[in-house]
Amino acid sequence: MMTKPIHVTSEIGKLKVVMLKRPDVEVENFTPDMMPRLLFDDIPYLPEAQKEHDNFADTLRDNGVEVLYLEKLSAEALDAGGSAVKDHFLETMLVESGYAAGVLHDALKDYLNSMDTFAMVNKIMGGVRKNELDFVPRDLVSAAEEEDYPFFMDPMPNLYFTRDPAASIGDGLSINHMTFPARQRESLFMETIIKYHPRFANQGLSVWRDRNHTTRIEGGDELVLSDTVLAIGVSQRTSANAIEDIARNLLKSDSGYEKIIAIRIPHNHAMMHLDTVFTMINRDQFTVHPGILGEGGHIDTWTITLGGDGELNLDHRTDLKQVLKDALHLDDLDLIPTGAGDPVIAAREQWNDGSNTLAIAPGTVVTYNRNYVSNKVLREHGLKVLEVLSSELSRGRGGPRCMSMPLVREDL
Ligand SMILES: NC(=O)NCCC[C@H](N)C(=O)O
Repeated sequence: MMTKPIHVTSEIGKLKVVMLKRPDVEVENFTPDMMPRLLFDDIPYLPEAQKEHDNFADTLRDNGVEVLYLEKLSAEALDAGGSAVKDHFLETMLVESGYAAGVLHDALKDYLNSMDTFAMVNKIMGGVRKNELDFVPRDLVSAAEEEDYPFFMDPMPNLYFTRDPAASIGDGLSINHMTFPARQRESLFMETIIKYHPRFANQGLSVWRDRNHTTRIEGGDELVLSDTVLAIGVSQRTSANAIEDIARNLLKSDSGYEKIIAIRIPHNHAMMHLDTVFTMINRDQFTVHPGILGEGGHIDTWTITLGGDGELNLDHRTDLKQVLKDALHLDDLDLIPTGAGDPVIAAREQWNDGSNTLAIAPGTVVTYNRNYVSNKVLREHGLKVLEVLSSELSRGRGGPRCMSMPLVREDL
């Protein structure tokens, strides 16, 4: 049987195809006061960020991975879809940017429509400044409240974290309703790609959960542990309610998934997703930030399965190591502490994504070079560690796993 264009049955199977977004003007097209709302802690130096990102992409290519780019796939999907699809996309993007109708809606639409598709996609991603349009809004809100605000449409600086707006699971994906307004428009690109890009459309891919929800889930919380088991973080970004919803869809369908381990992590900016504190890197090895484990290595987990009556069953346990060993049928498990478990080093390196490793094959991982203590520990535990440049990319608070959306991995 031909492999589907999305096929991911583990976190660690040899990575064949991945989707990235090369950082562009969106990562510098904002002012310091906009940073908290845009979920950034600093303003990256773009030429360096691009150099680092190209280094990341080259590292993947050098290891046999096909690299696709979100921005290119989006434009190709819109062109393949034709004018009605492009119009619908633009309308939805404008509505979700706050312009359902009116003169400003029309002016923005004309402006964006005057560009070729690739330029239009890049402009939407990069943000539209007020001074780009020959238009002075006359409504009271613009005049009295937003006079000094420089944008009609905000940039989307978090797009290079392609992991989050959607997640590959088996022969399908979840297209996510994200938590904060700064990121909610992002998943519209993936929805468009899946529906209209010739590589993905009509290929029998399943959408386990679409973006038309009010409950929230993000890909950084969705970990594919095997072809039958997922782990999903109950986090700042993913609600228990959304996990129950996707669990019902997966467990009741032909997805192959039988078990979902919900893991509750602290709800804060540094640990926004499960993959900022916990990743799978080999058949029996995981990274874990010691800060999430309580006394004796305990943490709340709920294993969700489908009962005979068609309802979800919950099994609450706190011994993470034993829960994982049971779910993955392992005799032993190596939980490798970020920063060698030192409280200062672990907290510092976790902040710069020391736990956020991307496995490209069992036991081979891509990490940020700045986390030199965690990298040394990984090597001491027998892993092959490919380090990538990280001064500027890390300012967005995400690492190699956050910056990549695997589309195809070899089965284990
Ligand atoms: N999977 C991840 O942990 N992604 C990192 C996302 C960082 C981004 N600045 C955010 O706050 O959403």
